[in-house]
Amino acid sequence: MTNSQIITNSLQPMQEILTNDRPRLHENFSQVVKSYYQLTKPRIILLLLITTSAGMWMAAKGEVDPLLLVSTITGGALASASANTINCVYDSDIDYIMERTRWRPIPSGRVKKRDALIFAIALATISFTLLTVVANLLAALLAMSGIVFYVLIYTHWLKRHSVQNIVIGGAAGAIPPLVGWAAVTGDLSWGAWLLFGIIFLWTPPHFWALAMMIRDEYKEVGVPMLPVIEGDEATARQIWIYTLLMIPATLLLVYPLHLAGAVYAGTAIFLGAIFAQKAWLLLQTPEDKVVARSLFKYSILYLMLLCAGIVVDSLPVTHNLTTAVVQNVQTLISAVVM
Ligand code: HEM
Ligand SMILES: CC(C)=CCC/C(C)=C/CC/C(C)=C/COP(=O)(O)OP(=O)(O)O
Repeated sequence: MTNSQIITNSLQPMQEILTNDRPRLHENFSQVVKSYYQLTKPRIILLLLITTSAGMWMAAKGEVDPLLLVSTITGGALASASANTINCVYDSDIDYIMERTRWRPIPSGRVKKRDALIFAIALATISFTLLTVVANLLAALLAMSGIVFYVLIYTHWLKRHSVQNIVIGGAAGAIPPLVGWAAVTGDLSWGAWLLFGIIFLWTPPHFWALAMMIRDEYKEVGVPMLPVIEGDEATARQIWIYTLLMIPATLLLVYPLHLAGAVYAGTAIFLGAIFAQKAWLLLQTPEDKVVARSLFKYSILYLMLLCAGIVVDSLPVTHNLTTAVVQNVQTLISAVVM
């Protein structure tokens, strides 16, 4: 190698730093932001917020203060993000082994556990402050109880030790509509608890359908999910039972609570019938992973659309429209009968 070649080679890293420094810094920063964003499991948060909004709309009978809505959703998102981040810290050992979760920021070495924990504490603190100041203390305490329940009861205590882990632990995921309801009214009534109950009953079919698809991964890391311990047939049976409990529960909002009307009732019956059909198919073919996947995916769409039904039904314009339709039908019937 000539002297000039040696000089050129030794200069190369420096030239790279000089020419690439800015784009690289930018790239690294956006990578870091992306990693912290992934820690929060954002797609799950979106559905949690949809259920929070449904709680708010129903509690406010369709007339929600926009500032309260935005603040509660932000506070709820920060609390859920905190809970999910702590879950990622706690579960990083098994996440490292499972194929589905290996790419997550902690097992893949992109974020240190200590930094993730500081991030989660900051999120929870901001959430509590925001909800206390803009909504009320009850909403803030409920959001914090969601974090504590999900982290201590589900992630720490039940997930690795009980076959009923997600049935009891699922209560954490049912708290967001309570947060929404409390933010609007300052207390919790039957309607709020029924929304809680609907999501509580929805969680086992939602999760066990997924667990049937990835049973072997849970088995590998020793997590006692129902399909691992009792097999596909028993799991499909349990899914069917929870589905049969969930569908009538959704209708209790219409009767006897009278908190929702015809638009919601129609939506709940239509969506529930498809849910039941998919759960029935799984009961007939418990080993079929395509059927399990279809039920898992549909469970997400189901909850989204059911909440949309609650929101649309609670709007004053919907109420006026259905009242007008009912009156017209009554007039028509009496005209025909006379
Ligand atoms: C204990 C209760 C629950 C358990 C154990 C559970 C478990 C899971 C798991 C393991 C996944 C796959 C996630 C992934 O691969 O990253 C998932 C996906 C999902 N879960 Fe749940 N879940 C629960 C409750 C809920 C609740 C209450 C909601 C919202 C109301 C929810 C919404 C979602 C959504 C939207 C997805 C799809 C995420 C995506 O597309 O990546 N889950 N759930
Ligand atoms: C009000 C409030 C803040 C409530 C918290 C609600 C909350 C964060 C629910 C999350 C439910 C969920 C995605 C569980 C999966 O955990 P997993 O550990 O079984 O999933 P994984 O195997 O994908 O890590």
